[in-house]
Amino acid sequence: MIEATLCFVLRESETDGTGEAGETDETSETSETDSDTDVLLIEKRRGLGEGWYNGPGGKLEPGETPRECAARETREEVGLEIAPDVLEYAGELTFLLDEEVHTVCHVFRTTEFAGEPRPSDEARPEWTPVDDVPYDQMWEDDRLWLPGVLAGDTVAGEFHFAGGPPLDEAAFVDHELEWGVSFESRDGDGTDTSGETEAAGE
Ligand SMILES: Nc1ncnc2c1[nH]c(=O)n2[C@H]1C[C@H](O)[C@@H](COP(=O)(O)OP(=O)(O)OP(=O)(O)O)O1
Repeated sequence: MIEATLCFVLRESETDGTGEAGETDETSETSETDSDTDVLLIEKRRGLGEGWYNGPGGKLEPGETPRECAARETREEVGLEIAPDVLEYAGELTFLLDEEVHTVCHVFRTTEFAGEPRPSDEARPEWTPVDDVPYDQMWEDDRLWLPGVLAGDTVAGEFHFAGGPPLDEAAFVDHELEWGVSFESRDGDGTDTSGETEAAGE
């Protein structure tokens, strides 16, 4: 079983969509996750999911916590510096291949980062309006959970693939999702210390 991470970095949009600096609309409500928000996506240049968009992320290294992994992968792939403890635990996704657990993926989000994204051998970064995420160029499951995560919700999900390996050539066949899950026990290092996830709502 592989343990991996995804990290979604959010910022307030800098343009109004025309390429010009946007004017502040004092009548509109603003939040971290409305249509004035961008998410940093990467176009993956190699490995699993090559050619598709995703968040920065990857596999845990030995001795590393999920938070540390998410921060390291984001630094290595796109050059942004993030302190692991500012990452908000937003989801736990289990990907099954032919009914065996293939990958457990810890999903984080943050608005706190330093630096400007730059491309690497692994990834081409792109600030993308949250309302314009290219779900047709992403893992098929992403459209089911990513909008909620970008809107500030938490999720636990299981996604069933069949016919692999590799996972990214298998067919997506089924899923189960639970929203509003409390991951408070992961606030320390991203590792579950309670032995269970606690449902905070339906
Ligand atoms: N189904 C699905 N949806 C969304 N995201 C993913 C999946 N399956 C996945 O594996 N993923 C994510 C989880 C990871 O963030 C990446 C895969 O990581 P990978 O590129 O294999 O890990 P790295 O550590 O970057 O790879 P190397 O550098 O070791 O080659 O996709």
